[in-house]
Amino acid sequence: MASLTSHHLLPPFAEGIKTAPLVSVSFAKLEVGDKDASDAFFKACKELGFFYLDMLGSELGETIVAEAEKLNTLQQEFFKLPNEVKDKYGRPHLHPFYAYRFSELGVKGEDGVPLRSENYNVRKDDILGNCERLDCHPMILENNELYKSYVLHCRAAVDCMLEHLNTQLQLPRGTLANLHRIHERSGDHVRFVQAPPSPYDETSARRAEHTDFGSITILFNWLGGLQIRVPDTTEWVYVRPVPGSCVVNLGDALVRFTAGLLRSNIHRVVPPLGEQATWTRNSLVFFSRPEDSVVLRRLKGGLVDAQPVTEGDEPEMTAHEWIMAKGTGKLPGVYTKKGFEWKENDPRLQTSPVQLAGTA
Ligand SMILES: O=C(O)CCC(=O)C(=O)O
Ligand SMILES: [Fe+2]
Repeated sequence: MASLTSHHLLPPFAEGIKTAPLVSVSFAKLEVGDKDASDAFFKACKELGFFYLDMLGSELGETIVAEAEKLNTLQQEFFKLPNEVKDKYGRPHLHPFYAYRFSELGVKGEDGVPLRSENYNVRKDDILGNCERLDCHPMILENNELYKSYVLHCRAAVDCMLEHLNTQLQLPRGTLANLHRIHERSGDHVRFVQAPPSPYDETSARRAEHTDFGSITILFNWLGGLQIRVPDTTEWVYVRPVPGSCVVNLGDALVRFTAGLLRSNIHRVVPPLGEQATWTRNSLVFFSRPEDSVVLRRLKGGLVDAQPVTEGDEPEMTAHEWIMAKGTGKLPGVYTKKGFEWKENDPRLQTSPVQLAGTA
């Protein structure tokens, strides 16, 4: 295992802290249609919306793990570039969402340069050549084959999970697959994430609370810091990175499609604890989304039909409109089983116009 991932090169996850009760689902078993694994997967999608996907023993899964390691090396190289170079590929002038983005922490590094929390979203349609490519740094372009293979592999894993959901939800055959055709334009993207060591700050932590707004997210992280809120409580617990597994979570689109049957759980990232606290933290995220033109509303058929009808002021929009509104902070709020909860008057959102975290 040690040779497949780089976790052993980093300090250990802090002991004695409360961790999230994530179940582990074997991807190898999902691939062969194992009934028990499928049931465990569906239960996790309904109850917590977060689980470990154990990639070991699956050729595709282990390939994804190996590619995630390579992309992690690449992101560390990318973030080492001078700020003025990275800024050329930044929001808002390049694109309001698919671009480099940062927020300054208000402290300077040893070299006197202000420390930044950073991310860089590269969209699937640029990577696969589905559209005219946005300008990007040569380092990204030179590694397009790696990106491409990662996107195709993550999408194959996502498609496998969508198929299981389709069956479990007893939806007409191909319902979810037809909303996620890879060669159609969509908001799928790969995100590089880096945060320098910084002390815990309650305002930043609360501002970072979010649900992901797409379909299925595949997340690799190497240090602690990811927290999820325990359903129906105000308690935040840490997610321990597990070598050879990724963390999978569902986004708002699946909650919307299933009228609240599936869960998109609130989460956030805070500085890692213990020996990990002095290390720069990276994570790598693959977000899958419904096709741009799909209107986000409840699906017809199967178990969804048995879900209660909720009245409310839920905005009905296409996946593309939803991404642009949420991703640029114009739609502050989170999804819960009760529907969309606006956070418009939340004073925490007024504290900074640049909201780097919390815009998944
Ligand atoms: O960095 C992580 O561990 C999680 C990141 C995340 O939740 C996001 O980018 O949506
Ligand atoms: Fe997220």
